[in-house]
Amino acid sequence: MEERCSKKIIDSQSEEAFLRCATVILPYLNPAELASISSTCKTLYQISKLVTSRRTSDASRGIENLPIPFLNPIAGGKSEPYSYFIYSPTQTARVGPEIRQPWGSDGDASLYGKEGRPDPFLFRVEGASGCDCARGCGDGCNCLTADGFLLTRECGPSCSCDSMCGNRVSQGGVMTRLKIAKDERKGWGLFAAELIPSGQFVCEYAGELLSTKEARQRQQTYDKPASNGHVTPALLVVKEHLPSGNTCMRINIDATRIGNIARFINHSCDGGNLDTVITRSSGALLPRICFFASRNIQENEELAFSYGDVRLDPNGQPCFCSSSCCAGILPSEHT
Ligand SMILES: C[S@@+](CC[C@H](N)C(=O)[O-])C[C@H]1O[C@@H](n2cnc3c(N)ncnc32)[C@H](O)[C@@H]1O
Repeated sequence: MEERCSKKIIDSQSEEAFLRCATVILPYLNPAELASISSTCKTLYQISKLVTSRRTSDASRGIENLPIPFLNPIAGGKSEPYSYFIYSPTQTARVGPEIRQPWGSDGDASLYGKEGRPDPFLFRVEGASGCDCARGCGDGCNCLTADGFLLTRECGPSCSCDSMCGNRVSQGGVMTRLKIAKDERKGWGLFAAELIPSGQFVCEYAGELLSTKEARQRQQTYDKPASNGHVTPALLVVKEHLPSGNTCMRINIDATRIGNIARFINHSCDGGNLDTVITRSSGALLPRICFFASRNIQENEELAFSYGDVRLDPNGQPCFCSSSCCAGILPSEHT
């Protein structure tokens, strides 16, 4: 009798340990792995269901200030309930294919530990000068007046002001309610979940910062549907031009595998409702690409910007932006 009781205690202890391990490990799995493991037993099925429901409720896995849910109205939600990717709220260096990030666990929000959000600046210019405003940055702040482009200049790592400074609007992450919803023809898209007033910062375009050579190589892979394993590419190339028309700066950000919610913004031939702003900060080596509302955006309106004007491939992907000036084909500039 005594022997049987102690066996029961060991069984319940090992069951508890199994549950604890499964709860920690399952959030590291991709959807295919999760589906496969969930079919092995009832307990793992229940845990996978919980992981899926947490993933669906917040694409940003607690990293942004507000949850950004997925909504899939297609066929009663029978297709995938969320889109899988690694979340980075800021620009990041190239990452290896083996990178894993938990998503759908109880502790999603503590991903970045006590340090909070990662630094928005990947590379700094040592010894650069910034502002030394003692009481909040206002009209006299050097960062505002340095080149006259108010929207494109922010305080940065070489300034003495802190993250609460009013001239760092794009550095604190998403501050407005957004949601991601699926369209049968365009795939996932980013939508306003509340009114966004004209001029308001919406989000940065975050992802892997690539050299032009790497960007070209990846673009070639993405252009071959058979080899890209059904990934939806999200490689953004922004070129800055001199008044002469020559390109003076080019920035390549690939949010296909790792990025933030900006990777869900679809193209519109009429320019959409977002301004793409090259944002420089004092002491930061590289600019960041940020989106601001170009007009008042109503609740439930889809957010969109123009991917470019060049359509080199007449057999390129069809465009379904439904604007009156739609060219019928998505921009396909050779990067
Ligand atoms: C940066 S992703 C945007 C998010 C994407 N819809 C998804 O499901 O992840 C770019 C891809 O979205 C689709 N897309 C974007 N704008 C579109 C449009 N106006 N019409 C059709 N497809 C579009 C294309 O497949 C394009 O390669």
